[in-house]
Amino acid sequence: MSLSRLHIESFRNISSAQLQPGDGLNLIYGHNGSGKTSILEAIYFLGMGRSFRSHLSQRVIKNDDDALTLFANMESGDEQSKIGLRRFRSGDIEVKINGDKVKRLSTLAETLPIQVITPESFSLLFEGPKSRRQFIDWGAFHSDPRFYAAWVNVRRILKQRNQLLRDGSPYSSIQFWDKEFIRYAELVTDIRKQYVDSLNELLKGIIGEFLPQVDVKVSFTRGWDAKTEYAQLLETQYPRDLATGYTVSGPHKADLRLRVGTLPAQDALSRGQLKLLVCALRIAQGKLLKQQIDKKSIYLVDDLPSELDAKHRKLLLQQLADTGAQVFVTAIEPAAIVDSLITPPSKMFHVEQGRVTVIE
Ligand SMILES: Nc1ncnc2c1ncn2[C@@H]1O[C@H](COP(=O)(O)OP(=O)(O)OP(=O)(O)O)[C@@H](O)[C@H]1O
Repeated sequence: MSLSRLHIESFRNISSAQLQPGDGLNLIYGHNGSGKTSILEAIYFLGMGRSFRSHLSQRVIKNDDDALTLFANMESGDEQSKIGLRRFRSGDIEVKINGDKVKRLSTLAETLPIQVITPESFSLLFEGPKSRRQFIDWGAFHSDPRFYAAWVNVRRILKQRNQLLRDGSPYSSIQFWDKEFIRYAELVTDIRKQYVDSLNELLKGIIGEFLPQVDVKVSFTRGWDAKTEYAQLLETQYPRDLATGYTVSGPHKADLRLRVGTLPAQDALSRGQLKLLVCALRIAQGKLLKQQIDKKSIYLVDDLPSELDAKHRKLLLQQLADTGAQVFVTAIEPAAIVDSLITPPSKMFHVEQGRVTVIE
């Protein structure tokens, strides 16, 4: 999937911008605060229906405007499609794909798979397991059509189960929900595990390029002791669940463990190495998607040069080029990217006070 035309209106400091991106690497450069990240954020918003910078979507609507509008023409092989999104300050959102209204925002993600790498992407390694679960689930969602419904059901039943625990319900009434819960929990877990196994195959090669001296191990933890059947665990754990008022173990506690030797990766690696590790995870994910369902992701890399020396900038740009995907990178100085490329960027855009101009 690649964007052949992008229209952005009333998004952050951008009143209106039209871009015709190239198929390969698109370099977006400009001074601090010019609007570079906002362009990446707009593409992400189009693919996810939300921002990667703010939980409050109304914050991205340009000051005093009522709504933001995003529109793109997309190409995948010989297929062409159109995607349009309008988000109102009131909270309403309208999405159209090829002129048809779309109700579920997950349809956007299916249509436009996006990988984003920002200077804050470290949080994947530092924060709690939620962001790492989201990382696994992004891949599981795209790679197995059964995943989304199973995951929605796990969340739905878990909510009901926790309410029953808070109400002090006896195990017999909780057990009523557990049969269904266990079935979906095991399916979600199997898909996640299979996904991480496949990802690991690709990851080894990329990490080997980025961090040849470092022995990084990536493994999946399911959220409960792997030696115990989940049904049995729920039963034996009932008194504890009742005391805490929620289900202590389960797929909602799954995690991706990243270790260097005996240490967690975040304690063993430098900031630049951590950035490369996150990039390796994202690149592997995009490559796996291509292998599994023949879909190319779009890569958004904000402030690519930060934390990286010239050698690693070159390696990262080479790995991104190897994906064959459309890539958008931002930098303050274009030379920081251009000097690390073997071939010139497909397109270059200069941004100044929210205005975007293509550099011919
Ligand atoms: N809702 C909004 N309406 C208008 N302007 C906004 C809004 N939200 C943010 N801005 C402004 O948009 C500008 C562009 O921000 P952006 O983060 O895209 O810049 P950038 O070019 O990526 O900068 P840097 O290189 O410093 O990361 C900022 O000056 C910010 O103050």
